[in-house]
Amino acid sequence: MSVALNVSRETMDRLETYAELLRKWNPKINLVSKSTIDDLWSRHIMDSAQIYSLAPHTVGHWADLGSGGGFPGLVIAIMAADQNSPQKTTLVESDARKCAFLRTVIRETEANAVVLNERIETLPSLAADILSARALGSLELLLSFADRHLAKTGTAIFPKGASWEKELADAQSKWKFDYQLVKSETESGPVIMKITGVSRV
Ligand SMILES: C[S@@+](CC[C@H](N)C(=O)[O-])C[C@H]1O[C@@H](n2cnc3c(N)ncnc32)[C@H](O)[C@@H]1O
Repeated sequence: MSVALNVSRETMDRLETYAELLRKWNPKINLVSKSTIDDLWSRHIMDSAQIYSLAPHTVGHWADLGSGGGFPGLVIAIMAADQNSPQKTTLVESDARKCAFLRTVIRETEANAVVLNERIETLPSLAADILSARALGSLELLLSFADRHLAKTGTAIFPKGASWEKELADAQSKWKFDYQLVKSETESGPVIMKITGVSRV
């Protein structure tokens, strides 16, 4: 299954540049698993693009936690430029080699993004309007990050895999939040959770 990517030629070129750099760096620093590299577009780029499509395009500050090779955060920063959005994107990643890769792609694609080579837990609050994180941890853990880094009126967008129902039940015993479930249109996870109003139980 795939989602349509309705962007300008210039944005497609930027995404191609990103994909090329990722293929070049991946054997050295394992940005995505080797088994998914041939499927880069559907497994990673389209998957990230659908996360972008769930947020308003007037966002001031989008923060992506545990960005790794840049999914979804770097695709989101490139897509925001396509919309002429003033959005600033922050990518948080603890691995210095992955940060070097992310900064290289940002330079080559002129994306409006900054990379913080920090741990999410110790970083001062980012007060983000939108917070995303893919393949980073349980919903309970992600809500503790949202509690720290999301602005009061912000929205968290978390794609979740097969165990999402159990994660949701576990998280509800520790956190209060409102959520909306969106069916994923790509292969890598059945649902995307849109979450607001996070506070401790
Ligand atoms: C499984 S990878 C997922 C990467 C990317 N989001 C994706 O979906 O392809 C998780 C990434 O989060 C980073 N990470 C894990 N815990 C972190 C923390 N506490 N602070 C900052 N980065 C962290 C790891 O270094 C790794 O690159």
